[in-house]
Amino acid sequence: MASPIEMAAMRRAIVLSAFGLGATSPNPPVGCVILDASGRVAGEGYHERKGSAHAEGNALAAAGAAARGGTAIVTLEPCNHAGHTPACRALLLDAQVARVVVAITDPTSRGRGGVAELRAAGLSVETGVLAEEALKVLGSWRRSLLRGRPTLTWAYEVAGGRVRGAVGPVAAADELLWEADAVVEAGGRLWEAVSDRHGSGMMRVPPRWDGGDVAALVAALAAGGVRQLLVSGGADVAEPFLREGLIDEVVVFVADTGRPADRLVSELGLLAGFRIEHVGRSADHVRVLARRDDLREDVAQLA
Ligand SMILES: Nc1nc(O)c(N)c(N[C@@H]2O[C@H](COP(=O)(O)O)[C@@H](O)[C@H]2O)n1
Repeated sequence: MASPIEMAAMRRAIVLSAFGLGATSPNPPVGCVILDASGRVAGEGYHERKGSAHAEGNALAAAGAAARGGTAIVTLEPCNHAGHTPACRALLLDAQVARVVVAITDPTSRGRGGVAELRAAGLSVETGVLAEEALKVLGSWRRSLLRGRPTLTWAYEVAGGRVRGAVGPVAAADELLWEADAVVEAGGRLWEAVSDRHGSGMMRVPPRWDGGDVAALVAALAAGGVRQLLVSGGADVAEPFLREGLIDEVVVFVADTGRPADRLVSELGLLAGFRIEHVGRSADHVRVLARRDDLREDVAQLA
């Protein structure tokens, strides 16, 4: 069982991993903390973007010799393949860590996977540690791989009976760009959410969508590396995606117009089939985050 020190380090790794949100796709945002043999933090790191070092590589480089006999705490199963970077499984063995604590296993791991290899090499390995919390960061990536399509978030503003795209007019909505890979908005304009954030050539996004076959569009975006797509627009933009059951979550910015609450609630009828996960307040808006009812993960499958 993971110790309180290991759990605290896992939470630290989860927070670190979020620095990679909106930048690592098609790769996952992963965080790693190395504890030395006495349980002190010796190094930490996260995956910044595809083509650069994995989280484990960065954390081990920071820890140096202090990793020997220590514990690697990592939000995703160490990889078992040499790709753009050496296999994390090999890096951990070379560094002579004694134990590896993992939040979520990798549904795409190669061969028998990093966890099985590390166990076979004699390391103590524990999985499923704070998996639900790690999923707050890795969820879009994991879901996208399992379903073969990006997670779609529809962001809109409700103001005075009008519904319009939130990216641009609502400053708080622009923050969503930092967790997204690409955006589609009114007129079919498509763009990388934050220009060049994924590195040159990593995000292949067609410049326009003609309003036609949404399934084909979503498949093209998945093939181009998009794991999280922001749909910003009124019902006209979202309607084709809603019709195909492709919208996974909505972020609604309800403008504070001083109008009666019952009017606002009727405008939120667009949320049917979604369940509210979070409601918050900013200076000019109430912000509602809602997810499709069927989007809950089976936690038992994460370990
Ligand atoms: N454990 C782990 N830590 C990271 O920091 C990672 N980025 C991954 N990614 C896994 O490896 C695949 C990407 O490999 P390349 O970087 O393209 O060689 C990715 O699909 C994950 O399975 N894992």
